Amino acid sequence: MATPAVGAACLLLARAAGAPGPRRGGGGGDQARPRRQQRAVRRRCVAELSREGPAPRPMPQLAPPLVPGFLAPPREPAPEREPASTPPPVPDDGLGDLDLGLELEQIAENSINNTVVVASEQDSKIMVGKEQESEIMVGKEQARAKVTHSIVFVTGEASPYAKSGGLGDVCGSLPVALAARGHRVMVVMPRYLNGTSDKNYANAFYTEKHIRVPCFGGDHEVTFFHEYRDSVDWVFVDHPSYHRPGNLYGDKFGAYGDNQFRYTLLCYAACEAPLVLELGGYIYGQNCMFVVNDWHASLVPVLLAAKYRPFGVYKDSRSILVIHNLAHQGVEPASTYPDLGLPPEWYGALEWVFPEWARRHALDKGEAVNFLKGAVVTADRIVTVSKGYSWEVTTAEGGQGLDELLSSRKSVLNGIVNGIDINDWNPATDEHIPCHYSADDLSGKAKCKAALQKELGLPIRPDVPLIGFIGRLDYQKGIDLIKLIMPTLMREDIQFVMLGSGDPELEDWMRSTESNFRDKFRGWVGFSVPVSHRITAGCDILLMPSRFEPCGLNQLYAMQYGTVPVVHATGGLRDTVENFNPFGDNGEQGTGWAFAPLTTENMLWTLRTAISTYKEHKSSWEGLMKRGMSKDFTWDHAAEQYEQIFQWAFIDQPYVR
Ligand SMILES: Nc1ncnc2c1ncn2[C@@H]1O[C@H](COP(=O)(O)OP(=O)(O)O[C@H]2O[C@H](CO)[C@@H](O)[C@H](O)[C@H]2O)[C@@H](O)[C@H]1O
Ligand SMILES: OC[C@H]1O[C@H](O[C@H]2[C@H](O)[C@@H](O)[C@@H](O[C@H]3[C@H](O)[C@@H](O)[C@@H](O)O[C@@H]3CO)O[C@@H]2CO)[C@H](O)[C@@H](O)[C@@H]1O
Repeated sequence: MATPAVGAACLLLARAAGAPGPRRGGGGGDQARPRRQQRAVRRRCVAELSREGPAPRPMPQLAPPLVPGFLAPPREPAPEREPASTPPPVPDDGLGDLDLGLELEQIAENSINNTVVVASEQDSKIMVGKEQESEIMVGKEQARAKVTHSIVFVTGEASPYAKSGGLGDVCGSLPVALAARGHRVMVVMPRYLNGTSDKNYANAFYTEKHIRVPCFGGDHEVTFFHEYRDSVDWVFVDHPSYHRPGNLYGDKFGAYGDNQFRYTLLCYAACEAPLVLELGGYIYGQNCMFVVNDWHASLVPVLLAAKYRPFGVYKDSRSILVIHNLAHQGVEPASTYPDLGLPPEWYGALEWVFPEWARRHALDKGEAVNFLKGAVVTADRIVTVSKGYSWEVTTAEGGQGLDELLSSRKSVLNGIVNGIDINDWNPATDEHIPCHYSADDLSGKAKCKAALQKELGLPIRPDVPLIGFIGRLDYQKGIDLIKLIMPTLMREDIQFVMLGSGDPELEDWMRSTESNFRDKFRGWVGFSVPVSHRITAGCDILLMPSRFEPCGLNQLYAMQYGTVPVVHATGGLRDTVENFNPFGDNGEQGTGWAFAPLTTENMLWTLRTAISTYKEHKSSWEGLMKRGMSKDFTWDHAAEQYEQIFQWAFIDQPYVR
């Protein structure tokens, strides 16, 4: 059980989090709120903090604590195995110091164990004594980690198995990058079967391991499937609730009503997997680094603290919460807490109170449980997917109700910009595009443009700027603003193509705009990875007017393909798109346009600037393309920064023991 001090700390944090949460219902979605509402929220937070908070609601006695590896026969822990593939040696590429915003000393000062002082790399290796050290390899290009770990990613999606957006891209590629650096890496995600993309799991085999998860009033049997690919152990949790038509999280009627159950199962299974699965003959064991992504995986650090560490299990493990998008927090009514199988005294870790304006009626107390908040208060460290976003989440405007709580954890909060998988996203090798090209020879790009125009039935004109948008049709992406400027934009000599699915109203708008502007506009409603590649390659400009963007991948893909991004300067977009400056110290600079504030006038003005640069300043345009293409967005740099975070996490004692 939690120590009284920790329990009290959790309750205190939970009380501070009497701040608002996502709008009620439907698996916990929310969007940025108008400022007026946010001010009301802040006033309420202050009021909450200044009064004695209510005692936690008594909760019914729950299922007995989970016994680790509870279905598996008693066993001796197996030794860690060496990573199966050993990349060829590489030279020390002199990877420089990491600018993660916090000094090691400051981290140590803020840690629970204040006696930890990191003086040198050697010291830090001693602190993480149980970790296996690997040499810095010399030879080819693959850099290797100085210290390797057993890493367990937990996620709702990972490409190519299941993807609804950027989370799938990151969880499909960062684990591979870390494995290539020498870590032993497992990814745990659901085995979604929907009848159409089931072939994605064709190489995953039944492990014969079953466990029973004590939650939601029963013991629910889940099984594990496994595929070893790209030096990563891909582990698929199998349960009937993951087998249904529709997309990962919902269908045409909205988010699935049992998402809380589905991802509770995932989290329990992910905690058991390192203990019970002998992958390549060896379990991962108790000394793991759990990397939990978004709300779907957020119960993991709570389970570690509430159900494992009290029994001496996972004492040497740590957890990192990676926030890809604060808009989704996994919020459900407080009455669901007993379903989660957690001890009553841990209610405070998930406790969440909606602001009054978000409540449904006068008697509604707004009491809820919030999965993401649970990880914010129990994970050892927190990473957002860009540095800019790591600051934004601590503000009332960007924190989606979690800002005060995230601010209270600033000392363990860092931002790391996502990388991209250049095996998938490389114009010189891309299997989805008709012609290949590179910064040295751009002729293939013109051919890709012509092929795209042909495919879309647009006039094949090399001279007309072709503008693209790719993304989930969601309030976050600012598509309503694109909608507002479209009649004006359609007066220009341009072509515009949009690929997206989501909000049915926006889907209808795309269809009707296409029929109104047949020679200029195409709206491709649906989700198609090959089409997204062809648009990225064939367009001249990619528009991303996102209201907020934790990192954004499409602008990175665009730059890689010589497609110039025009973006709202927010979050990761501001971090990654450098504004065009024709009068830079060493000549022209920049890789695109990043405008702010986000208004329709601003967006139109910036697009017109981009269009006229394209039409009238060909050499400047080529410079913009080539500078974007020469940026290094590969995962290796980000992977190295994650390693730094792992190191810091292992230096500290577990945040919640
Ligand atoms: N209709 C469609 N057809 C085919 N492909 C489509 C598609 N709609 C979207 N995609 C693809 O989905 C991915 C979207 O990634 P983003 O990072 O741009 O946004 P997303 O909001 O989903 O991710 C969240 O998580 C990522 C990862 O951390 C953060 O970068 C981001 O800011 C955050 O909002 C891209 O690969 C894109 O091509
Ligand atoms: O990779 C794309 C994004 O995928 C995740 O977002 C999904 C979210 O986690 C799911 O809960 C669900 O969101 C629904 C939300 O719960 C509900 O209240 C309502 O607002 O509808 C939402 C859409 O169905 O789907 C999201 C994907 O659309 C991931 O958490 C994000 O980081 C990724 O950006």
